[in-house]
Amino acid sequence: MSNALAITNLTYRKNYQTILTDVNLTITPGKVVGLLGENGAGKTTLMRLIADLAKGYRGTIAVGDATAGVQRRIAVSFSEALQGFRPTTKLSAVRDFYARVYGDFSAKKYLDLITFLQLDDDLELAKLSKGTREKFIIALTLSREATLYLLDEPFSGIDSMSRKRIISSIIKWKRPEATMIISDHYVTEIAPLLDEVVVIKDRTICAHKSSDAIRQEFGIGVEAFYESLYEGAIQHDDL
Ligand SMILES: Nc1ncnc2c1ncn2[C@@H]1O[C@H](COP(=O)(O)OP(=O)(O)OP(=O)(O)O)[C@@H](O)[C@H]1O
Repeated sequence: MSNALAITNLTYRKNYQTILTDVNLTITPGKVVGLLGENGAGKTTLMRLIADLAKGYRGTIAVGDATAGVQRRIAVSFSEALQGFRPTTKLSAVRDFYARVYGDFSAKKYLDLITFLQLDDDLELAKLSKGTREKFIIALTLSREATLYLLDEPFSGIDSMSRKRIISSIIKWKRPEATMIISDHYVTEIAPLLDEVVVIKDRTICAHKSSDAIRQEFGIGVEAFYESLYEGAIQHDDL
């Protein structure tokens, strides 16, 4: 069985600036992976590259067997910011658009998700609060039966009660063999979900470890590991 994601020697420059360099990453199917890093580390950029929304990189990106951008778009469900839609567009019209564009969009899953997230899809996009908009993006993203889900800071504007509820049930919205990468800089709440952690620092991936290995090798949890890496208490040579 091929890897869920395989990135080899990826370098990405934009406006004469190196944003990511020498990124190598392999993730096996079925995992829930935390993509961690401080503001500006490159988490969104890496997800956009995987989802074929940013171009002009060097290296290779494979999602399963899909290496061409157009194939990766089919395999990847990315939590996009819905920027292409008019403010007056109703949520139901966005749903119809998704159903038309993505062959793996499940109307049943969408219905279950908007019920779970208490969303009224007769509303217009402009009427949504920041948190409600994020819930809607989560609903759209998880309504697809994708191979790889990329959730880019999906909970940042969602109130803490809803956040806990969503986080504790998020795995049930993916098939066991599907893979989920969640980016965040607040690790505590998502830590119990994570099979593996990938940390971006200094424009590259400085650590990729399973949560179990972190506990066994360092005797600490995911959050403490992440902080130690950023503070320099754990160095690259320790990994
Ligand atoms: N269009 C662009 N042109 C030039 N630089 C960019 C562009 N988009 C992003 N960058 C730069 O790339 C770097 C990575 O940004 P990115 O948004 O991927 O980080 P991030 O880890 O997702 O940050 P955050 O946690 O704040 O969302 C930043 O230094 C940012 O300034």
